[in-house]
Amino acid sequence: KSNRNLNLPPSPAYPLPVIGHLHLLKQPVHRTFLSISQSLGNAPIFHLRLGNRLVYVISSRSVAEECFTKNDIVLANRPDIIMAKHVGYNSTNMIAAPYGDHWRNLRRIATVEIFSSHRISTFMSIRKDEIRRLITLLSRDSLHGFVEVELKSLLANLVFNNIIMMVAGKRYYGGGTEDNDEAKLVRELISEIVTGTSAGNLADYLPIINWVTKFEQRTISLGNRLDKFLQKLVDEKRAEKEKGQTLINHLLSFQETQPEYYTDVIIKGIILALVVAGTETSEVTLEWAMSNLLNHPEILEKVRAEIDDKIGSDRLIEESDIVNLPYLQNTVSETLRLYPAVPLLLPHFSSDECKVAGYDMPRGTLLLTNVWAMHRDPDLWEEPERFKPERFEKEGEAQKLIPFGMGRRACPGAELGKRLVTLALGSLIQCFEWERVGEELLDMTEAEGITMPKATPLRAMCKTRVVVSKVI
Ligand code: HEM
Repeated sequence: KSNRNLNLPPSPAYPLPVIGHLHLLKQPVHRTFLSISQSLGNAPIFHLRLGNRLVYVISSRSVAEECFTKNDIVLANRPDIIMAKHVGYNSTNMIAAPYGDHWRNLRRIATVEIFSSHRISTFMSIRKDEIRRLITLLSRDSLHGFVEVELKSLLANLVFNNIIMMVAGKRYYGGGTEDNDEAKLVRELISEIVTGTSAGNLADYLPIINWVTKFEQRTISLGNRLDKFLQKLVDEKRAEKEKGQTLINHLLSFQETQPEYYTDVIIKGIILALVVAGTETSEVTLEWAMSNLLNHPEILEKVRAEIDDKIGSDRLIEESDIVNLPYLQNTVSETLRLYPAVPLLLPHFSSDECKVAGYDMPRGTLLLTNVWAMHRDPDLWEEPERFKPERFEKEGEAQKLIPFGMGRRACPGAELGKRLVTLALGSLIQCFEWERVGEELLDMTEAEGITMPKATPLRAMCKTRVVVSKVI
């Protein structure tokens, strides 16, 4: 009733009593949102009633810019969702925390400990080592000819090890079997979180669905299981006689001086944010990149030619080579354009009223940013559906991308994620020949989830190249 006099953006017809437009939310949600925008005459912004929530969806880059510059503070909040409450320590972790002093402090700690350029460079040896291990593993069976590999889980192991090494100085895969089993379990829990946090999760909009599906009960159990893993990581570090230099060690030393702020819950929340936000995102980006290259062998060849030309076959590609490999970088950019790992960004939430694209946005509105649609907008991109890394040779094209969001709440791990993805992709191409398993093109369908996973996990044929025997 209170919204009656407001100038709201357009909305699709036929909201139903109680559920509103929930019946329209078909997976994958970013595609549904683009169709709705098109059905409303390519509306750059529209609104939905999803159960008891008012939701604005934006599909235009210029409206996104307005939201995350002029209105950035008002929109720097996150909505309360079931997952954030029961898995995210009552929304006290960095991803879900409301905008304010606590969130700022978490971002500051993370910047100093993980995301500063100094720390990112310090962690370079971890990235290098993990990639080398992956190359060694892949080359074991593929020295004398093509073998089929299930690449998805290998990429997931690489990324997971990389994050846990930074956080706890510990690697899981390639260690003892007990660790492998534990990490497998944790990875499954993370996948559950990622699926349950999708913008299409009906239980977040309608209490009755939550009640019928027992979503909240299942989420509490998920939270407990993940908490057990995180507590174990913290306790292991606490018990160590020789204190290391990992993130957890540093957080535990803060706990000694400020125990009332740096509780175990806050420490576990910081680790959780890094593990949840930093693993699936990089893994799916690598998987989409390789899948695109397998479907476009001529582009794969061009990336390889650039690497062979600039680096040769006597040494492995290093992170410092990346600046001299523009086509490789453009291939990563093109992957992030067509397959942004978080296609709707994370949901934002208005803490006050504001105006967006000339419309009123009431306080308490949930904002979803359809970056996936913006990255395919024919007004912004030539041949938007085509995978074409060359497009980024044109000055200014890369600035149109927003796969990491914008403004205060943008991804703090963007640089770290890009470095790992680019180095890993370059190394895989330098060290192996790659082919599709069969003649047909790979299925590029997206599955459900807040990070856009591939519906069919990537499998490929790989054969070791001569550089591997020379350097490993
Ligand atoms: C290709 C890799 C990655 C992509 C595409 C990506 C993308 C994103 C996006 C779109 C957001 C939400 C921005 C918004 O809501 O406006 C986000 C948030 C976040 N990302 Fe990333 N990310 C990546 C890698 C990483 C890595 C490696 C880490 C950490 C190790 C990380 C940590 C975070 C955190 C903590 C947040 C929440 C920030 C906040 O709410 O204050 N991300 N990321």
